[in-house]
Amino acid sequence: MNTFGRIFRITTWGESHGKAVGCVIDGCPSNLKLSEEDIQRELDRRKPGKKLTSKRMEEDRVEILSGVFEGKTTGAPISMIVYNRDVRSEHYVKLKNTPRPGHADLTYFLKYRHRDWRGGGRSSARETVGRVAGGAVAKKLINAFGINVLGYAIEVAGIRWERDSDDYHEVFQRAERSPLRIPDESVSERAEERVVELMKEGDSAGGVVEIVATNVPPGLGEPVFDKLSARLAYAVMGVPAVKGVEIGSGFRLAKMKGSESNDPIVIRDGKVRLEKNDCGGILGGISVGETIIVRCAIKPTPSISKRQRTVDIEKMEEVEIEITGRHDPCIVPRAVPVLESMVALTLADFMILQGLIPKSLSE
Ligand SMILES: Cc1cc2nc3c(=O)[nH]c(=O)nc-3n(C[C@H](O)[C@H](O)[C@H](O)COP(=O)(O)O)c2cc1C
Ligand SMILES: C=C(O[C@@H]1CC(C(=O)O)=C[C@@H](OP(=O)(O)O)[C@H]1O)C(=O)O
Repeated sequence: MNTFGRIFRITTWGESHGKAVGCVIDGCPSNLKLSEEDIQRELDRRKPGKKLTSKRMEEDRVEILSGVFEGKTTGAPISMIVYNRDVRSEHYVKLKNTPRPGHADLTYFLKYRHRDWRGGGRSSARETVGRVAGGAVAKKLINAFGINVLGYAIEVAGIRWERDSDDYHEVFQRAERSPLRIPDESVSERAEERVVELMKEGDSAGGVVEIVATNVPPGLGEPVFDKLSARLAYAVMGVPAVKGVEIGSGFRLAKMKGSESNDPIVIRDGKVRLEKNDCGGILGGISVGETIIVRCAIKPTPSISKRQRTVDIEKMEEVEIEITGRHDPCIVPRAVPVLESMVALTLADFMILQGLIPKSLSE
């Protein structure tokens, strides 16, 4: 399955070193104002070729092929394409029969017995171009209903930033100025130094990304299997390199007493609210009207230049490899827009499913 969503559906297609990558969005209501610039803004946040990211120089220029007429969606499938320009498959020739530890080469081989080994093919995070293009449409749609999805890094290479503000928009703006997307300058500088050290050692770093969705109305999510929390976890776990998910205080809740973890219910500005938000905006699988908080653990980039042990699967012998090419020393900053997109796609799907967004928007 290369499709995600029930009503608002995204299908991504393309390989890292193929001709192009892209997506098709189906189920988007008509009359939503949408331009290539809306999509490009998000793709620019994800693209490689920046400080502390893969040196693959891709412009990632998007073209909308269908579903938009006179600047507005028509309700027909929205198809988007980004051509691959800076492809250098020569680095992968020697890896054809020697799967990279930590990457998907081995499992793709075991499952399919025929795979596009150039640049990791379909398993490459180049595929996430399509998710971010589709996520930009989802964001535009839910923004029109007041919802904002924002992401930033809270930990890189074990160096952690503790939240110092409840103004998520301000936190997000600060993070966007940091190459690692950490919202604090001095924490970011320390983490940058550590990532550079690891790069020099031929190694890589992991970290934690926090995604928040503000102004989500109460009532999104089904009480049993299709809980909002379950769907969000599914959405973000589908992103390459994500190895753990927390909703709200997540694993920290396991260490608390009930009297500490419960969020007292209060009246604020005439509305029923939670005094704090350890539940991350979801109770019983249903949004409560507080900020939704999803945290994702990102593993260190698997392709590192340090010598590693693997197997030549054709000769069936143990060998050592040294990976060359262009890789992210840390996936965290570029994962942020991808994870925001997955959360936005999930929320757009629920909003439409629950009749909170009509099939045609008013003009
Ligand atoms: C935005 C982003 C960029 C990534 N960049 C790289 C990279 O440069 N090199 C690499 O080996 N893996 C990179 N990855 C991770 C691999 O795609 C991922 O580890 C691989 O597909 C195996 O999947 P798994 O880690 O989910 O098991 C990146 C992931 C994301 C989300
Ligand atoms: C190209 C992108 O990221 C790529 C993600 C990736 C991987 O294995 O996930 C491996 C690298 O690709 P290649 O070896 O083909 O240069 C990264 O550069 C992108 O995200 O646009």
